Amino acid sequence: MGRRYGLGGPWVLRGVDLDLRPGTLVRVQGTNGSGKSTLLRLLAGIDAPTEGRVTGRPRTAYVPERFPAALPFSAAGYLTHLGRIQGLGPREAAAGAAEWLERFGAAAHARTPLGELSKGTSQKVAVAQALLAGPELLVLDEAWTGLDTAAREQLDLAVAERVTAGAAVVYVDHDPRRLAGAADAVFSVREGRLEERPAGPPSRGGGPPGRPARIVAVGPPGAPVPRGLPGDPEHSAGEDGSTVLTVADVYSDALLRALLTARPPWHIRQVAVAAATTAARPAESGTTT
Ligand SMILES: Nc1ncnc2c1ncn2[C@@H]1O[C@H](COP(=O)(O)OP(=O)(O)OP(=O)(O)O)[C@@H](O)[C@H]1O
Repeated sequence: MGRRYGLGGPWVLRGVDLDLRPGTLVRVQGTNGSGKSTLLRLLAGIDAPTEGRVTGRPRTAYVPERFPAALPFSAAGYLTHLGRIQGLGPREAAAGAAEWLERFGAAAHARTPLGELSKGTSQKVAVAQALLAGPELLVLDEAWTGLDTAAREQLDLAVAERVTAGAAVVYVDHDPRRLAGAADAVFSVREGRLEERPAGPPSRGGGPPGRPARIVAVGPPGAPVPRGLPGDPEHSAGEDGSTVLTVADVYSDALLRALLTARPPWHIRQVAVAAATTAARPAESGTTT
């Protein structure tokens, strides 16, 4: 497919052929103005290609780069409304709205009108609306921007949960470390074309190694730590039957994903990145809330 804006305008994308498979995490990268957002809008179905077509109709959710906050709703009211539009029942939609606001640390703003939310809280609402109905295709355009550390970690976790549940997740982020090592495929948009890059942990380029990540997880009763985990984490017994896993940060996303997708799955109790320790709500594998 291809896309250009206006009659006779330059092609922003041309000859793009991308197959998004269920249960995969796909990163899209490229320089400023290369066409990343254009591609994501086409995938999300909110823009149409100028030539070619997008096939398949998964239930899709999209977090745009800029969230239109000037709507006459409270945060919870807006999310409940969107949940209803996405096919949830009234109670399910209201419960989902409350749960995602809680997960992103925005429960205190449930009744705040959208127009009065801070930028960071608006972004939490933007992300929550996309996760609410358990989409089969989740498209995230710089969705982490503006979130605080705890909310960013929640979004990492939510992405892992969606992929585990069989969704395709496509994301763009300016930070090359975002979900590094967890992506199944990486594509660069360059001169209108899409080029596949090798996925996997990014090269550290001889720079300082990242601080280790510490993940507190609870396995099924009596289950040993699964073998062959990404990054070969060190592990020790934690409190209340938990296991504390320590791994180089480039592997933390892949490790989270491996734990969530283990059979039977492990539950993540806490993720600590660098020096900051943030409590994460226990996450269940395959949760589609
Ligand atoms: N609605 C539009 N009308 C006209 N031109 C557009 C429109 N949207 C994007 N473009 C142009 O298409 C090109 C690609 O833009 P796009 O926003 O997709 O790039 P990007 O890689 O996401 O950029 P950034 O990293 O700066 O967000 C740019 O030249 C941009 O000016």
